[in-house]
Amino acid sequence: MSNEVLSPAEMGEADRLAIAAGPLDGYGLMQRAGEAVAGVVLSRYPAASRVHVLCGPGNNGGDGYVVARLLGESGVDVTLWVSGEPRAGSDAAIAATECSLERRPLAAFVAEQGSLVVDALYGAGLSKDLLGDTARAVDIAASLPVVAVDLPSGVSGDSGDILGTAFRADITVTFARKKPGHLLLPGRERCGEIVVADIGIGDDIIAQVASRTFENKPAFWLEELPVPAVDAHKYKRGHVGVFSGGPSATGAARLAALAAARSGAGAVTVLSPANAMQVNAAHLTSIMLRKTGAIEDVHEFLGDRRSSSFVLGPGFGVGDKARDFALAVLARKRQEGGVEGLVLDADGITSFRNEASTLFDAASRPDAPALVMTPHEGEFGRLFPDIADDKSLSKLAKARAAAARANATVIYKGADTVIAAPDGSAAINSNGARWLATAGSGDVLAGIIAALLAQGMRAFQAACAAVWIHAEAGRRFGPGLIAEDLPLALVPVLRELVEARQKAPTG
Ligand SMILES: NC(=O)C1=CN([C@@H]2O[C@H](COP(=O)(O)OP(=O)(O)OC[C@H]3O[C@@H](n4cnc5c(N)ncnc54)[C@H](O)[C@@H]3O)[C@@H](O)[C@H]2O)[C@@H](O)CC1
Ligand SMILES: Nc1ncnc2c1ncn2[C@@H]1O[C@H](COP(=O)(O)OP(=O)(O)O)[C@@H](O)[C@H]1O
Ligand SMILES: [K+]
Repeated sequence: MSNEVLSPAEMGEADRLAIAAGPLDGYGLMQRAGEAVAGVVLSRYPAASRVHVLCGPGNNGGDGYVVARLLGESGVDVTLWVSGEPRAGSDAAIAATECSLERRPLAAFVAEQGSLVVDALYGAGLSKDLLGDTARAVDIAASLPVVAVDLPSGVSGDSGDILGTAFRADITVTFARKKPGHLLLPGRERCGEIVVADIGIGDDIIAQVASRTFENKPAFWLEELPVPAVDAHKYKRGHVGVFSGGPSATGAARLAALAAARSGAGAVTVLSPANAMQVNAAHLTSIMLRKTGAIEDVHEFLGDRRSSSFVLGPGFGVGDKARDFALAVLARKRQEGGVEGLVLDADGITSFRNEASTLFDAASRPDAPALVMTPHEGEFGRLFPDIADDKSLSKLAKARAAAARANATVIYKGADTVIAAPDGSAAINSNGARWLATAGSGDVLAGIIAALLAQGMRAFQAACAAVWIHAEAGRRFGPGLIAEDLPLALVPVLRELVEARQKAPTG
């Protein structure tokens, strides 16, 4: 699999392992990195009148010296601007020696329209804010095309945060695998197109590093995507129960229910308080409806209908009732009651803000149904206030810490949704679209997750698949999207995935 994401520290480890395994040494890797960047510059900007290469003091700068030399040898008019000296004896120092171009101080950097900037100031080793000459260079480069080496200088490879200021690249050429900073916001916005270049660090080396972070792509979960068997019947395809709010807040549950049905659940039941039965009944056709006003109704439904997963939260209201219902579902055994999982969203999450440990304990029972929580930033802060406030943690690290504490799969939503499992695995989603920022879009996501859980997908894989499918549907639909459109917009995405799944050799 090539969708592993490596932290800068893991990339450093891959570097060391690759050098130890040979045949390339550190300078050999740097040479390959520089060749990759020079190749991108030559193929993408054949008409650039001049290329300004900005080199920092570390290995990122070392890559820059290789780029400058290779472009110069190809007949490109190159100007080299330097900030800091490479450490004596380092690979970067060798690269600097081999580059015979005149060096100018970055403090004097000027660039004319029609030229291109190669940013090789800082990459994985960025350790403090960009200031002074470097910050000034960012301003000058703002009106020119920029190719960044590894990362746009100023973007943290770990978190995607911007340290002081950062270059805005048109193309970022990184090496071996993406880093979290390429996928998490705001870094992702600064990278432009990302080219991942092979510099000779093989898949075997990456496997040894054993990163637990992935870019969320279908290859990661396609094998588990449910396709009904020839002899399927509706209950074999899983039964999803969606708890509805009161009479003036029923739409969210119906959106989740419809999405669950479109996502392959064989049967879906909206579980409604008595006073909302009429309004729910008026809007439901293939989806079933059952009066579920009190906890006894929940127990009765759990006992006789064998629902395989539940959604609780959308439009439900905050309070005791949400907690009691959620805990009743989590108290079932996964095997005997057949409850695979609970998707806790929106009000369901907020309801546990002062009793988080009760929820986490219930989810930690060995045979409890899987708990999948889908907080946006506000909801995340209510359930995990200390983690949310910890400025030293990236969004990735926050989602991971929350999942471990809650013993749940946590989908930390947003434009850069992170999905984290209690075992430390995490995926960063990258196919989202701004059109998804519309009321009710999260309710649809909850329904998709529940459907995949009900069909037997494991929780982390179901969560990753649902996030990708939801984002893809929104991206393809584009402008004008409202949440009501999303369930139907899932259909072409699901069709392609099912076809790919059936073609896959492992499927
Ligand atoms: N790890 C690998 O496998 C490979 C890494 N390569 C390159 O090596 C880079 C990492 O090299 P380094 O670890 O030397 O790190 P960098 O070159 O990113 O920066 C390290 C140096 O910059 C200084 N520095 C950091 N932030 C600063 C700031 N804001 N202002 C002023 N000085 C600052 C540090 O004190 C240190 O001297 C990667 O980004 C990549 O470009 C490539 O050569 C290919 C192979
Ligand atoms: N700018 C954006 N880009 C990509 N996805 C987004 C963006 N804004 C929101 N989303 C996605 O849309 C959904 C919104 O969910 P949520 O915040 O719960 O809204 P609601 O409660 O109205 O349904 C989430 O899946 C989120 O990741
Ligand atoms: K850089």
